[in-house]
Amino acid sequence: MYYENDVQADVLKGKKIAILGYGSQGHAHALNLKESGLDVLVGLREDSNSRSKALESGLTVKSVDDCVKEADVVMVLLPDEKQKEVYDSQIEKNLKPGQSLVFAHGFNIHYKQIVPPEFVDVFMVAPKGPGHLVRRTYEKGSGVPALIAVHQDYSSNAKDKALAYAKALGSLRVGAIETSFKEETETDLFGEQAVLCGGVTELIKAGFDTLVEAGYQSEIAYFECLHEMKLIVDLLYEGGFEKMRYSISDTAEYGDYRVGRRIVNQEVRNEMKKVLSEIQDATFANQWIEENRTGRPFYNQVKADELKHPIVNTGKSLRTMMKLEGDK
Ligand SMILES: NC(=O)C1=CN([C@@H]2O[C@H](COP(=O)(O)OP(=O)(O)OC[C@H]3O[C@@H](n4cnc5c(N)ncnc54)[C@H](OP(=O)(O)O)[C@@H]3O)[C@@H](O)[C@H]2O)C=CC1
Ligand SMILES: CC[C@](O)(C(C)=O)C(=O)O
Ligand SMILES: [Mg+2]
Ligand SMILES: [Mg+2]
Repeated sequence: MYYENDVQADVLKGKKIAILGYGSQGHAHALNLKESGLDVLVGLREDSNSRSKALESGLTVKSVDDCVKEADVVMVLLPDEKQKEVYDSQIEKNLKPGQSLVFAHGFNIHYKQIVPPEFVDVFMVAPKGPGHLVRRTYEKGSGVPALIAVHQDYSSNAKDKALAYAKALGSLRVGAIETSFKEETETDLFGEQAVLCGGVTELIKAGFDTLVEAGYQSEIAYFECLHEMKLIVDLLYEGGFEKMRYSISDTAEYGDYRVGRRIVNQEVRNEMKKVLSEIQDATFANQWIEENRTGRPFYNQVKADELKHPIVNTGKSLRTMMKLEGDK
C-alpha cells in the first residue's frame, strides 16, 4: 500500500496535466488536481455539453488536439468505447517524446485497442469508486482508494508520476496499491459485472419482485431491498462484515448464515467463474466492441426495459419525499 507520506518527489509540480473528458471521472480528476495545486487543462470536443460546467468551475478548456500538444501528462477520461477513435484521430499524432499517457481503467491498453508509441510513459491511476465519490470524498478531506500500474516506463520515473497523480487526486489519503493493467482490467470488469453493478441490481430486483408478487406493498419492498441496501453497505464499508453483523439483530445474523448461501449458491459461484473466464479470454471485450460497432442494440433494449421495471417508479415517488445524503 502507498500513502501520502510515501510520496517524496513532487514530480508533477509545474507540469501541465490535460484531463480529456469532463464526465464522472473527468470532473473529479480536474477539480481535485487543480485544488491540489497542479496546472490543469480540460480537453473537450467543440460542441461538448460539459464545456460550460468546466468553465464555471474556473478550469481552462481546449480541444483534445491542443491539450495533447501542450500537456506533459494526458489523462484519458473518455468513455472506454470512444477512446480508440479519439486516440487514433486526435491523440496519437500529437504525442511527443517524454509525455505521459494515463488511464483510469486498462481496457484499451490491455485488449490492445490502443498501442502507444515507445517514447511515452503509459501508466494508470484507477480509482476504485465512482467519479462523483472521488470528488465528494476529496472535498471532505478523504478520498477513494486507487490502483496504480505502469505499462511503459520511457522516462524511468513513471511510477513516481503515478503516485504523485494519485496523491493529488486524494487517493493516497486512503491508500493505493500497485498492480498491472491486466489485473486492474480483469478485476474491475469482474467486480462491476458480477458483484457491484450487475450482481447487486439483479439481487435487489429479485428480492423486490418476490415480495411484490407475493402481495406485499411495493413501497415496503423498495425500502427493504433497495433503500436499506445502502445503510447495510455503509456498515460493511465502515467496519467489514463484523461491524454490519454487530449492528443487526441476532435474528438477522442467524438468517444471514442460514439463507445467504442458499441464494448465492454453488450454481451462482460456477457462473461467476464463467464470467471471469470470458473476461480473461476477451470474449466480453469483443462483445462490447461489437455492440458499439453495431449501434448498441442489446444495451439500448435492456436500458429501456430496465426503466419500465416497477421498482423505478416506486423509488421515484418515495425519493421525492426524502431528504437524502448526497442530494444537492
Ligand atoms: N465512471 C466511473 O466512476 C469510473 C470510470 N473509470 C474509467 O474512467 C474513464 C472515463 O469514464 P467515465 O468518467 O465514466 O466517462 P463519462 O462517460 O462519464 O464521461 C465522458 C466524457 O468524455 C467526453 N467525450 C465523449 N466522447 C468524446 C469525444 N469523442 N471527444 C471528446 N470528448 C468526448 C464527454 O464529453 P461531452 O460532454 O462532450 O459528452 C464526457 O465529458 C473510463 O476509462 C472508465 O472505465 C474508472 C473508474 C470509475
Ligand atoms: C463499479 C463500476 C466502475 O468500475 C467503477 C465506478 O469503479 C465503472 O467502470 O464505472
Ligand atoms: Mg471500477
Ligand atoms: Mg469499471
